Formats: sequence, C-alpha cells, structure tokens
Amino acid sequence: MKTFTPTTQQQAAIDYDGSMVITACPGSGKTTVMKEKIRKITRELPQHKGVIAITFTKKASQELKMRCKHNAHDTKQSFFGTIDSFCLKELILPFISRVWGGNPTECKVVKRLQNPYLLFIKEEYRSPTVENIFNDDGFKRLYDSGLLWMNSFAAMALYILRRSAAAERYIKAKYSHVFIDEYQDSSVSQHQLFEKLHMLGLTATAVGDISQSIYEFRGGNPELLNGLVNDSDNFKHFEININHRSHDSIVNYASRLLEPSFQLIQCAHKNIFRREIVGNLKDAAKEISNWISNWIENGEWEITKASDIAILAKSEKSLRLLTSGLEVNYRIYSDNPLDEVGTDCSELYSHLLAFKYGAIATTQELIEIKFEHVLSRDSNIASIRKAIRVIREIEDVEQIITKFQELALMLNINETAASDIAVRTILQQYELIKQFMPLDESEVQVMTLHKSKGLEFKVVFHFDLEEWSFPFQRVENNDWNNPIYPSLAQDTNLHYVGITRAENCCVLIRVTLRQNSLGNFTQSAPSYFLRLPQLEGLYG
Ligand SMILES: Nc1ncnc2c1ncn2[C@@H]1O[C@H](COP(=O)(O)OP(=O)(O)OP(=O)(O)O)[C@@H](O)[C@H]1O
Repeated sequence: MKTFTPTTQQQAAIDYDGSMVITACPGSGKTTVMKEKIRKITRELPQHKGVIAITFTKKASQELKMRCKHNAHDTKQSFFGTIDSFCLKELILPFISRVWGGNPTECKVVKRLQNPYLLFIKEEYRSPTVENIFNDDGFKRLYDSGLLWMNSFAAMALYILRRSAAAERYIKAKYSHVFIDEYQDSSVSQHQLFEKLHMLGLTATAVGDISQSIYEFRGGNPELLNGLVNDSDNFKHFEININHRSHDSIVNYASRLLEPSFQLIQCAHKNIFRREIVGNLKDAAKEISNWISNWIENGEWEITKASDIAILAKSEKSLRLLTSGLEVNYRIYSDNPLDEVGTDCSELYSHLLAFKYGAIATTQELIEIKFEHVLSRDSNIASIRKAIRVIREIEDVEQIITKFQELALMLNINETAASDIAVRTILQQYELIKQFMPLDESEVQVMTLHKSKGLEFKVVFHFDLEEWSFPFQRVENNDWNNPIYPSLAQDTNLHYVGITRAENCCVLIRVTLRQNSLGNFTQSAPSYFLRLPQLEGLYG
C-alpha cells in the first residue's frame, strides 16, 4: 500500500459533513476516503451509535472494517457488511414478525428459489422492489413457508421500514450515517432503501463509478448513481478523478477506451502492451510463465512476490485452459462446486472450509460472519465454538461432512445433500482446497475480470482479447456476417476494470487459436477492443 496524503479533492470529500455523492475513477482512493470519513465521524459519536457502511462484497467489507479499526480505533455500534446482511440482521430478523407474524429465526435463507416455491410469486423477479412485495402476496407465502429469499432482502427491508414504526425508531436511534460503496451496481430497491434512510435523517453518502458498472445482468442500474449526482438539493457532488494506482500510460489507454477525446497525460514510457501469441491459451500460459519467472527473479515492474501478478480472463472456461499450461505457482479463484449450489447451506459450508483451511483465521471471525444471529437468540456459544474447532482436527471426508451437517442444523438448515456432494468433490482436488487457504505470496493470482473488481496488482495479464471471446457476440436472424455485441457497454466497462487493476504494467493478450463453443480450436481474429482507432499509438 502506498503512503497516503490526501489530495485536495480527497480532503474536500473527507471534510464535508452533509449528504453527498462521490464519483471516483479507478484507483482514486475512494476506499481510503470512506475510511477517513468513517473514522472522523465515529470519533464524535456517542457510544450507543454508529454508521452503516455497506460494500458490494464481504471481502471488501472485512477490508474496510479492518482499515477503520486500525490502531484500535473504536467504530462503536457501526455496521460493516453487504446490503443483504444489513437488511437481514438489522431489519428483517428483528422486525418482520411485527408485520407478518411468525418466527423469522426459524426461517431458512435461500439464494435461489426453486420449485415449488418459485410458483408462489407472480413472476421470476430479477430484483424485486417494495411495490412487488405490496402487490404480490407470494412473498408472504414464502415467509410463511419458512423461506427468506435473498434477492428480495432490500425490498423487504424497505417494506418493514414503511410498515413498522418500531423499525424506523430503531434505525434512527442507532445510526447517524449511511455509506454505500460501488453504488453503480445498486438495484432499484437498494437505491430506494438508501433514499429512505436519508429521509429518516441519516446523513447519506454514495460512492461509485458509472464506468465500473459491470453487474447490470444482476439488476444493477448505473443510472441510479447519475440520479443522485443530479439531485443537488439533497446530495453534494464530489468528484475524485486522479488515478493514484496505475502508470500514466495505463490511465491514458483506459480513459481513451471510454472517451475517445480524453486529453492524454504526457508520459515518457508506455507500460501497456499488446501481444499476439501463436497457439491456444494453454500455449500462451507456457510462454508467459517464462516472462513471469524472469520478472520475479529480476524484480521487474517493482514485483517483489508472485502474488503481485494477476492473470485475468473473461470466462472461467478460459481460465481452466490457461492454468493447464501455467508453469508457475498460482492460485485460481474460480467458482467452485459450492458456489454452483448457491444455497444458504453451500455458503455456510464455504465458510467452514475457509475456517478449516485457514482463510478464516479464528473461531471468533467465523462466528461473527455466520453465527451472530443465532447467538442472539440462543447463547450456547460454548457448544458452537467446540463444534467449530473440531473441524480443524478431523481429516476423514465423511466425518468432516457430518460435522458440517451438525453446524448447519444449529442454523436451522436441514437440506444439506447438494452441498455435501460439493464438499466431497472439493476435498478430492487440491486446487479447489487451495481456494480456502490463506493467501500465499508465492502464487500468481488467477481470476475472472468480474472477480478482480476492487483489487490491484503490480502486473496484469489480460486474456480473451479475440473476436467472439470478448466482448460478447451473438448472431441474430442467422446473419453470420453481421454479429451484434448485445452487451457492449457493460463489456467495455469490464475491460476497463481489468486494465485499471494494473499499477505498473498491463499486457493485453490475443491468442491465434480460439476455443469455440464445441471445444475445437479455430483461427482467431483480434477482438473489437483491439481495433478501436482511438487506442492506436497508446501501447507498446
Ligand atoms: N492521495 C494519494 N496519494 C498516494 N496514493 C494514493 C492516494 N490515494 C490513494 N492512493 C493509493 O491508490 C491506490 C488506489 O486506492 P483505492 O484502492 O482506495 O482506490 P479505489 O478508488 O477504491 O479503487 P477502485 O475503484 O479501482 O477499486 C491505493 O494503492 C492507495 O493507497
């Protein structure tokens, strides 16, 4: 991490006390600004109050929490977590029984709805809104059947705030501020919840970057961030637009990708390169393995360890082919069989594996992530701790699964079959087990472009830059000569996110042989992204 003296832009955003919206380019220090603001605010708050700090991923929230608490700083009653965990822990579990009766702690949290439950609701909402909850009694039927559907959490939280004065009083009494990071990926209901919290009197801060919007397919809507920028009566707009992370030549390239008339920054060197490698992704991996080994050995690009280097690609399939040819130590962050199950049970099991293999370091950390709400209704903490600790001591696969099932039962999860099978698969493959171990600095980091969001590396290798690989293409009406790019704007943002992860060097790679959907290798053409005229002359 570089030493941090706030710039004038950053300082202005840190100092402003009212509600605000911060738009920030990659590497501009928005996470650091949020941290400084939270530390400043919590210093002044009485012991019984805190701020709500919402981030897009759990990893980001752990990072923000750690940075806010640095040097034993007391964040008081502050909440750090994702929007879903905020809605669940602070509104749904404590208050839903006041509006719908029943006992929410008996309910199961599910990520995906399957039949017959899918039939309870009028349509398969991508991201339900509070209006949907008012107009579709299927949501209450789901709850009455013991299900809490994650996709509906923000809308349900809003529904509770509209119907329960006690919930409103609780939030107003406990929290003074709300922060939401990565606002460009917020859904309509998350946006409405943010506005509701603001209306309740909380000072509200939204932080985001339209150009880093990459989750529209999941209901994210970047226009909501623009809406706040234009709402100058309620939100003062601050822009932080200096990229402190990437070499100026990388900033030039990335900025021109989005804005062909971007005024270039003068720089003596070009640290962004295009390379064409003959062969397929496996051949390319062999070739870059040599470059990587040499660069690590000679400390090129200020690399001090292998984990300073990232290999990014659009698809998981490409990553699998790539890693089959890599001749350096690496860690792949791919979707594992538990991610594919996608239930509350699979999520619990992922955390249990992370504890077993060390990515979650302590029993306390695991309890805070997964068991907190159980403890509030049943303080049998000693037996939970004991059950958790045993996980690290056993090696037999079936014994491990039995222990996982016991812990699942403590969270009212009875259906474990699909996750049991996934754990069996993971425990048979060292590469999958590795995902649950703490970061090893001797490993190059391999992941999809989506997973790289928010991260930074000294060197980035960006693959999949062939036509048909990235951006996504589709043929309509059998017109093979004029395929269309149906998600060009989001794909351009994703390419931008990938490039701007790099601090000192970014290598854009096209392989000459591309694997098609049938698994065959065919001659490739350069990606649309490599043919943009505004990028000519900007790479080495
Ligand atoms: N004023 C500054 N001076 C020097 N370095 C800075 C400054 N502000 C931020 N940085 C550094 O720039 C890098 C990017 O900061 P940070 O991760 O907070 O940016 P971000 O806006 O959250 O990025 P992104 O949106 O791309 O994830 C970090 O290494 C950080 O230490």
